[in-house]
Amino acid sequence: MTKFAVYVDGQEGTTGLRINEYLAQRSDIEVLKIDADKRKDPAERARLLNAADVAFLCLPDAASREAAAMITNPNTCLIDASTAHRTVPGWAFGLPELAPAQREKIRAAKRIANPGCHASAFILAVRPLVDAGLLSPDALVSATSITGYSGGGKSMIAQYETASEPKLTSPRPYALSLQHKHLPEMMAHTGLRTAPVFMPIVGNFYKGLAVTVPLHLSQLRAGARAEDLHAALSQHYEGERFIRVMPLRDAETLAEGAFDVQACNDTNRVDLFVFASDTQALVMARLDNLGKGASGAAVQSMNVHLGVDEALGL
Ligand SMILES: NC(=O)C1=CN([C@@H]2O[C@H](COP(=O)(O)OP(=O)(O)OC[C@H]3O[C@@H](n4cnc5c(N)ncnc54)[C@H](OP(=O)(O)O)[C@@H]3O)[C@@H](O)[C@H]2O)C=CC1
Ligand SMILES: CC(=O)N[C@@H](CCC(=O)OP(=O)(O)O)C(=O)O
Repeated sequence: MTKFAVYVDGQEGTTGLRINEYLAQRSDIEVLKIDADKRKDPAERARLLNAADVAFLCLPDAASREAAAMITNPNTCLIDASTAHRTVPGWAFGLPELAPAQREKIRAAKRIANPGCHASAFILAVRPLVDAGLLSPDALVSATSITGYSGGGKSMIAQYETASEPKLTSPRPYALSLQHKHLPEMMAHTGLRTAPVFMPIVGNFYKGLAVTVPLHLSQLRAGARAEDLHAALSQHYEGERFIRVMPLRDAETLAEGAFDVQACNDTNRVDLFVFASDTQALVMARLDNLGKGASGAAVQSMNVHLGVDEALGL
Protein backbone atom coordinates (compact mmCIF):
# COMPACT_ATOMS: atom_id res chain seq x y z
CA MET A 1 0.00 0.00 0.00
CA THR A 2 1.33 3.46 -0.87
CA LYS A 3 1.38 5.52 2.27
CA PHE A 4 0.71 9.22 2.58
CA ALA A 5 3.85 11.10 3.66
CA VAL A 6 3.08 13.45 6.57
CA TYR A 7 5.39 15.95 8.25
CA VAL A 8 4.65 17.77 11.52
CA ASP A 9 6.58 21.05 11.74
CA GLY A 10 6.73 21.79 15.46
CA GLN A 11 6.65 18.11 16.43
CA GLU A 12 7.87 18.79 19.97
CA GLY A 13 5.12 21.30 20.80
CA THR A 14 1.79 20.66 22.51
CA THR A 15 -0.28 20.47 19.33
CA GLY A 16 2.40 18.66 17.34
CA LEU A 17 2.90 15.96 19.97
CA ARG A 18 -0.85 15.29 20.09
CA ILE A 19 -1.04 15.07 16.27
CA ASN A 20 1.82 12.58 16.33
CA GLU A 21 -0.10 10.47 18.85
CA TYR A 22 -3.03 10.32 16.44
CA LEU A 23 -0.77 9.55 13.47
CA ALA A 24 1.03 6.76 15.33
CA GLN A 25 -2.18 4.69 15.13
CA ARG A 26 -2.32 4.90 11.34
CA SER A 27 -1.03 2.25 8.93
CA ASP A 28 -1.80 4.43 5.89
CA ILE A 29 0.62 7.17 6.94
CA GLU A 30 4.40 7.47 7.00
CA VAL A 31 5.48 10.21 9.38
CA LEU A 32 8.55 12.13 8.18
CA LYS A 33 10.66 12.94 11.24
CA ILE A 34 13.19 15.71 11.58
CA ASP A 35 16.37 15.11 13.59
CA ALA A 36 16.19 16.72 17.02
CA ASP A 37 19.18 18.97 16.34
CA LYS A 38 17.65 20.20 13.05
CA ARG A 39 14.16 21.03 14.37
CA LYS A 40 14.63 24.70 13.55
CA ASP A 41 16.97 24.34 10.56
CA PRO A 42 15.17 26.12 7.69
CA ALA A 43 16.79 24.03 4.93
CA GLU A 44 15.91 20.70 6.55
CA ARG A 45 12.39 21.88 7.38
CA ALA A 46 11.92 23.04 3.78
CA ARG A 47 13.10 19.66 2.49
CA LEU A 48 10.62 17.77 4.64
CA LEU A 49 7.76 20.21 4.05
CA ASN A 50 8.16 19.71 0.31
CA ALA A 51 8.50 15.94 0.62
CA ALA A 52 5.15 15.69 2.39
CA ASP A 53 1.71 15.03 0.97
CA VAL A 54 0.36 16.74 4.08
CA ALA A 55 2.35 19.01 6.43
CA PHE A 56 0.96 20.21 9.73
CA LEU A 57 2.28 23.55 10.98
CA CYS A 58 2.25 23.49 14.80
CA LEU A 59 4.25 26.66 15.24
CA PRO A 60 3.89 30.24 16.42
CA ASP A 61 2.21 32.49 13.84
CA ALA A 62 5.43 34.03 12.44
CA ALA A 63 7.09 30.64 12.00
CA SER A 64 3.93 29.34 10.27
CA ARG A 65 4.05 32.18 7.77
CA GLU A 66 7.72 31.42 7.13
CA ALA A 67 6.96 27.72 6.65
CA ALA A 68 4.14 28.49 4.20
CA ALA A 69 6.58 30.56 2.15
CA MET A 70 8.98 27.58 1.95
CA ILE A 71 6.56 25.45 -0.07
CA THR A 72 7.54 24.89 -3.68
CA ASN A 73 5.86 21.49 -4.19
CA PRO A 74 2.35 22.13 -5.59
CA ASN A 75 1.18 18.80 -4.17
CA THR A 76 1.99 19.57 -0.53
CA CYS A 77 -1.15 20.30 1.47
CA LEU A 78 -0.50 22.55 4.48
CA ILE A 79 -2.70 22.37 7.55
CA ASP A 80 -1.79 25.32 9.77
CA ALA A 81 -2.72 25.08 13.47
CA SER A 82 -1.72 28.69 14.13
CA THR A 83 -3.77 31.87 13.90
CA ALA A 84 -1.81 33.11 10.88
CA HIS A 85 -4.10 32.15 7.98
CA ARG A 86 -7.62 31.71 9.36
CA THR A 87 -9.16 34.63 7.52
CA VAL A 88 -6.68 34.78 4.64
CA PRO A 89 -8.10 34.36 1.10
CA GLY A 90 -6.98 31.13 -0.54
CA TRP A 91 -7.01 29.21 2.74
CA ALA A 92 -9.94 26.90 3.50
CA PHE A 93 -11.22 27.03 7.09
CA GLY A 94 -10.73 23.56 8.56
CA LEU A 95 -14.15 23.10 10.11
CA PRO A 96 -16.03 20.51 8.00
CA GLU A 97 -19.27 20.97 9.96
CA LEU A 98 -19.38 24.74 9.27
CA ALA A 99 -21.69 24.60 6.26
CA PRO A 100 -22.71 22.14 3.54
CA ALA A 101 -19.98 23.27 1.09
CA GLN A 102 -17.12 23.18 3.62
CA ARG A 103 -16.01 19.57 3.13
CA GLU A 104 -15.57 20.11 -0.59
CA LYS A 105 -13.53 23.26 0.10
CA ILE A 106 -11.24 21.30 2.45
CA ARG A 107 -10.97 18.43 -0.02
CA ALA A 108 -9.99 20.74 -2.86
CA ALA A 109 -7.64 23.05 -0.91
CA LYS A 110 -3.87 22.77 -0.59
CA ARG A 111 -3.95 25.36 2.20
CA ILE A 112 -6.14 24.63 5.23
CA ALA A 113 -6.29 26.85 8.32
CA ASN A 114 -7.19 24.94 11.46
CA PRO A 115 -9.62 26.92 13.64
CA GLY A 116 -8.69 28.28 17.07
CA CYS A 117 -10.01 26.39 20.07
CA HIS A 118 -12.28 29.13 21.46
CA ALA A 119 -13.31 30.08 17.94
CA SER A 120 -14.32 26.52 17.03
CA ALA A 121 -16.67 26.33 19.99
CA PHE A 122 -18.08 29.82 19.42
CA ILE A 123 -18.59 29.35 15.68
CA LEU A 124 -20.20 25.93 16.06
CA ALA A 125 -22.64 27.39 18.63
CA VAL A 126 -23.53 30.58 16.75
CA ARG A 127 -23.31 29.90 13.00
CA PRO A 128 -26.50 27.75 12.86
CA LEU A 129 -28.45 30.48 14.68
CA VAL A 130 -27.37 33.07 12.12
CA ASP A 131 -27.98 30.72 9.18
CA ALA A 132 -31.49 29.96 10.52
CA GLY A 133 -32.32 33.66 10.77
CA LEU A 134 -32.77 33.45 14.54
CA LEU A 135 -29.83 35.74 15.26
CA SER A 136 -29.26 38.74 13.03
CA PRO A 137 -25.75 39.29 11.62
CA ASP A 138 -26.08 42.69 13.34
CA ALA A 139 -26.68 41.10 16.76
CA LEU A 140 -24.45 42.27 19.61
CA VAL A 141 -23.40 39.18 21.52
CA SER A 142 -20.92 38.28 24.23
CA ALA A 143 -19.19 35.03 25.10
CA THR A 144 -17.04 33.56 27.83
CA SER A 145 -14.74 30.58 27.47
CA ILE A 146 -13.37 28.43 30.27
CA THR A 147 -10.23 26.62 29.14
CA GLY A 148 -7.52 24.37 30.47
CA TYR A 149 -3.96 25.68 30.54
CA SER A 150 -2.62 23.48 27.72
CA GLY A 151 -4.31 25.98 25.39
CA GLY A 152 -1.40 28.29 26.13
CA GLY A 153 1.18 25.81 24.77
CA LYS A 154 4.47 24.73 26.33
CA SER A 155 5.15 27.95 28.18
CA MET A 156 1.79 28.06 29.96
CA ILE A 157 1.97 24.35 30.75
CA ALA A 158 5.36 24.94 32.36
CA GLN A 159 3.98 27.91 34.29
CA TYR A 160 1.14 25.84 35.75
CA GLU A 161 3.11 22.66 36.31
CA THR A 162 6.29 24.06 37.81
CA ALA A 163 5.31 27.27 39.59
CA SER A 164 3.45 27.23 42.86
CA GLU A 165 2.05 30.74 42.68
CA PRO A 166 -1.28 31.00 44.57
CA LYS A 167 -2.84 33.05 41.73
CA LEU A 168 -2.62 30.02 39.45
CA THR A 169 -4.89 27.97 41.67
CA SER A 170 -7.97 30.04 40.84
CA PRO A 171 -9.54 30.73 37.40
CA ARG A 172 -8.02 33.75 35.62
CA PRO A 173 -9.93 35.90 33.11
CA TYR A 174 -7.56 37.14 30.39
CA ALA A 175 -7.55 38.92 26.99
CA LEU A 176 -8.83 41.92 28.93
CA SER A 177 -7.84 44.35 26.19
CA LEU A 178 -10.81 42.84 24.33
CA GLN A 179 -8.68 42.04 21.30
CA HIS A 180 -8.36 38.27 21.52
CA LYS A 181 -6.73 36.83 18.41
CA HIS A 182 -9.74 34.61 17.63
CA LEU A 183 -12.19 37.52 17.14
CA PRO A 184 -11.58 37.92 13.38
CA GLU A 185 -12.31 34.25 12.65
CA MET A 186 -15.32 34.29 15.01
CA MET A 187 -16.81 37.09 12.92
CA ALA A 188 -15.73 35.81 9.50
CA HIS A 189 -17.19 32.33 10.00
CA THR A 190 -20.43 33.19 11.81
CA GLY A 191 -21.37 36.20 9.70
CA LEU A 192 -21.61 38.45 12.78
CA ARG A 193 -20.73 42.00 11.77
CA THR A 194 -19.66 43.08 15.26
CA ALA A 195 -17.07 41.24 17.32
CA PRO A 196 -18.49 39.53 20.39
CA VAL A 197 -17.43 40.90 23.78
CA PHE A 198 -15.24 37.89 24.54
CA MET A 199 -13.72 36.95 27.88
CA PRO A 200 -11.71 33.72 28.09
CA ILE A 201 -10.86 32.30 31.51
CA VAL A 202 -7.97 29.92 32.05
CA GLY A 203 -8.18 27.46 34.92
CA ASN A 204 -5.90 25.12 36.79
CA PHE A 205 -6.65 21.99 34.74
CA TYR A 206 -4.78 20.60 31.72
CA LYS A 207 -7.41 20.54 28.99
CA GLY A 208 -11.10 20.95 28.23
CA LEU A 209 -12.95 24.05 27.09
CA ALA A 210 -16.50 25.42 27.16
CA VAL A 211 -17.72 28.56 25.43
CA THR A 212 -20.97 30.11 26.68
CA VAL A 213 -23.04 32.57 24.64
CA PRO A 214 -25.74 34.25 26.77
CA LEU A 215 -28.81 35.47 24.87
CA HIS A 216 -32.00 37.33 25.74
CA LEU A 217 -34.77 35.66 23.74
CA SER A 218 -35.93 39.19 22.88
CA GLN A 219 -32.67 39.54 20.87
CA LEU A 220 -33.77 36.78 18.52
CA ARG A 221 -36.17 36.82 15.58
CA ALA A 222 -39.59 37.96 16.85
CA GLY A 223 -41.39 35.19 18.68
CA ALA A 224 -38.40 32.83 18.76
CA ARG A 225 -38.10 30.50 21.75
CA ALA A 226 -35.42 28.27 23.21
CA GLU A 227 -36.96 25.36 21.29
CA ASP A 228 -36.11 27.19 18.05
CA LEU A 229 -32.45 27.59 19.08
CA HIS A 230 -32.27 23.90 19.87
CA ALA A 231 -34.00 22.93 16.61
CA ALA A 232 -31.60 25.09 14.57
CA LEU A 233 -28.59 23.37 16.14
CA SER A 234 -30.12 19.89 15.75
CA GLN A 235 -30.94 20.45 12.08
CA HIS A 236 -27.57 22.00 11.24
CA TYR A 237 -25.60 19.10 12.71
CA GLU A 238 -27.87 16.20 11.78
CA GLY A 239 -25.67 13.24 10.83
CA GLU A 240 -22.43 14.86 12.06
CA ARG A 241 -20.53 12.20 13.97
CA PHE A 242 -18.34 14.58 15.96
CA ILE A 243 -21.14 16.89 17.09
CA ARG A 244 -23.73 16.02 19.72
CA VAL A 245 -26.64 18.36 20.28
CA MET A 246 -27.65 17.57 23.84
CA PRO A 247 -31.32 17.61 24.92
CA LEU A 248 -32.80 21.05 25.52
CA ARG A 249 -32.20 22.02 29.17
CA ASP A 250 -30.07 18.86 29.53
CA ALA A 251 -31.55 17.12 32.56
CA GLU A 252 -28.33 15.34 33.48
CA THR A 253 -26.37 18.57 33.72
CA LEU A 254 -29.18 20.31 35.59
CA ALA A 255 -29.36 17.41 38.05
CA GLU A 256 -25.60 17.65 38.53
CA GLY A 257 -26.05 21.30 39.37
CA ALA A 258 -23.00 22.50 37.43
CA PHE A 259 -21.36 22.07 34.03
CA ASP A 260 -18.48 19.64 33.39
CA VAL A 261 -15.99 21.48 31.17
CA GLN A 262 -13.78 18.38 30.77
CA ALA A 263 -16.39 15.86 29.60
CA CYS A 264 -15.19 15.90 25.93
CA ASN A 265 -11.54 15.35 26.86
CA ASP A 266 -9.67 12.74 24.82
CA THR A 267 -12.30 12.88 22.09
CA ASN A 268 -12.71 14.84 18.86
CA ARG A 269 -16.29 15.60 19.92
CA VAL A 270 -18.18 18.85 20.44
CA ASP A 271 -21.22 18.85 22.73
CA LEU A 272 -23.75 21.66 22.24
CA PHE A 273 -26.25 22.70 24.89
CA VAL A 274 -29.15 25.10 25.20
CA PHE A 275 -30.18 26.01 28.74
CA ALA A 276 -33.09 28.41 29.01
CA SER A 277 -35.74 30.15 31.05
CA ASP A 278 -38.82 31.78 29.52
CA THR A 279 -36.86 34.89 28.59
CA GLN A 280 -33.16 33.98 28.42
CA ALA A 281 -30.88 31.28 27.05
CA LEU A 282 -27.31 30.05 27.36
CA VAL A 283 -25.92 28.34 24.28
CA MET A 284 -22.84 26.33 25.24
CA ALA A 285 -20.23 24.38 23.30
CA ARG A 286 -17.77 22.00 24.94
CA LEU A 287 -14.69 20.42 23.43
CA ASP A 288 -11.17 19.22 24.18
CA ASN A 289 -8.91 22.16 23.25
CA LEU A 290 -6.30 19.65 22.05
CA GLY A 291 -8.96 17.46 20.34
CA LYS A 292 -11.56 19.24 18.22
CA GLY A 293 -9.95 22.50 19.41
CA ALA A 294 -6.62 21.77 17.69
CA SER A 295 -4.94 18.43 16.91
CA GLY A 296 -8.06 16.28 16.42
CA ALA A 297 -9.57 18.88 14.11
CA ALA A 298 -6.34 19.04 12.11
CA VAL A 299 -6.32 15.25 11.62
CA GLN A 300 -10.03 15.33 10.70
CA SER A 301 -9.31 17.96 8.03
CA MET A 302 -6.43 15.86 6.72
CA ASN A 303 -8.80 12.88 6.43
CA VAL A 304 -11.36 14.98 4.53
CA HIS A 305 -8.63 16.30 2.24
CA LEU A 306 -7.22 12.83 1.53
CA GLY A 307 -10.67 11.37 0.94
CA VAL A 308 -10.28 8.69 3.62
CA ASP A 309 -12.76 7.95 6.42
CA GLU A 310 -13.13 11.24 8.25
CA ALA A 311 -12.92 9.57 11.65
CA LEU A 312 -9.81 7.49 10.90
CA GLY A 313 -7.50 7.51 13.92
CA LEU A 314 -9.77 9.83 15.92
N1 LIG B 1 -2.31 24.38 22.60
C1 LIG B 1 -3.53 24.49 22.07
O1 LIG B 1 -4.56 24.09 22.67
C2 LIG B 1 -3.70 25.12 20.73
C3 LIG B 1 -2.65 25.69 20.01
N2 LIG B 1 -2.90 26.23 18.77
C4 LIG B 1 -1.86 26.87 17.96
O2 LIG B 1 -0.99 25.89 17.42
C5 LIG B 1 0.32 26.42 17.28
C6 LIG B 1 1.27 25.59 18.12
O3 LIG B 1 0.81 25.71 19.47
P1 LIG B 1 1.34 24.80 20.65
O4 LIG B 1 1.64 23.46 20.13
O5 LIG B 1 0.37 24.95 21.75
O6 LIG B 1 2.69 25.59 21.00
P2 LIG B 1 3.96 25.09 21.79
O7 LIG B 1 4.61 26.30 22.31
O8 LIG B 1 3.58 24.01 22.73
O9 LIG B 1 4.85 24.46 20.63
C7 LIG B 1 5.35 25.20 19.54
C8 LIG B 1 6.52 24.43 18.97
O10 LIG B 1 7.03 25.14 17.83
C9 LIG B 1 8.45 25.12 17.91
N3 LIG B 1 8.99 26.23 17.13
C10 LIG B 1 8.95 27.54 17.41
N4 LIG B 1 9.54 28.25 16.43
C11 LIG B 1 9.96 27.35 15.51
C12 LIG B 1 10.66 27.45 14.26
N5 LIG B 1 11.03 28.63 13.76
N6 LIG B 1 10.91 26.32 13.57
C13 LIG B 1 10.54 25.11 14.05
N7 LIG B 1 9.91 24.95 15.24
C14 LIG B 1 9.62 26.06 15.95
C15 LIG B 1 8.71 25.25 19.39
O11 LIG B 1 10.04 24.85 19.67
P3 LIG B 1 10.61 24.77 21.19
O12 LIG B 1 10.15 23.44 21.68
O13 LIG B 1 12.07 24.86 21.01
O14 LIG B 1 10.00 25.91 21.94
C16 LIG B 1 7.67 24.31 19.97
O15 LIG B 1 8.09 22.98 20.01
C17 LIG B 1 0.29 27.86 17.79
O16 LIG B 1 0.16 28.73 16.72
C18 LIG B 1 -0.94 27.85 18.70
O17 LIG B 1 -1.45 29.12 18.84
C19 LIG B 1 -4.14 26.15 18.23
C20 LIG B 1 -5.19 25.61 18.90
C21 LIG B 1 -5.05 25.11 20.24
C1 LIG C 1 -5.23 29.25 27.48
C2 LIG C 1 -4.79 30.00 26.25
O1 LIG C 1 -3.96 30.87 26.31
N1 LIG C 1 -5.37 29.67 25.12
C3 LIG C 1 -5.03 30.30 23.86
C4 LIG C 1 -5.83 29.72 22.74
C5 LIG C 1 -5.20 28.59 22.04
C6 LIG C 1 -5.54 28.59 20.58
O2 LIG C 1 -6.54 28.15 20.07
O3 LIG C 1 -4.67 29.26 19.91
P1 LIG C 1 -4.46 29.62 18.42
O4 LIG C 1 -5.34 30.71 18.01
O5 LIG C 1 -3.08 30.03 18.30
O6 LIG C 1 -4.77 28.46 17.62
C7 LIG C 1 -5.39 31.78 23.87
O7 LIG C 1 -6.46 32.11 24.33
O8 LIG C 1 -4.65 32.54 23.25
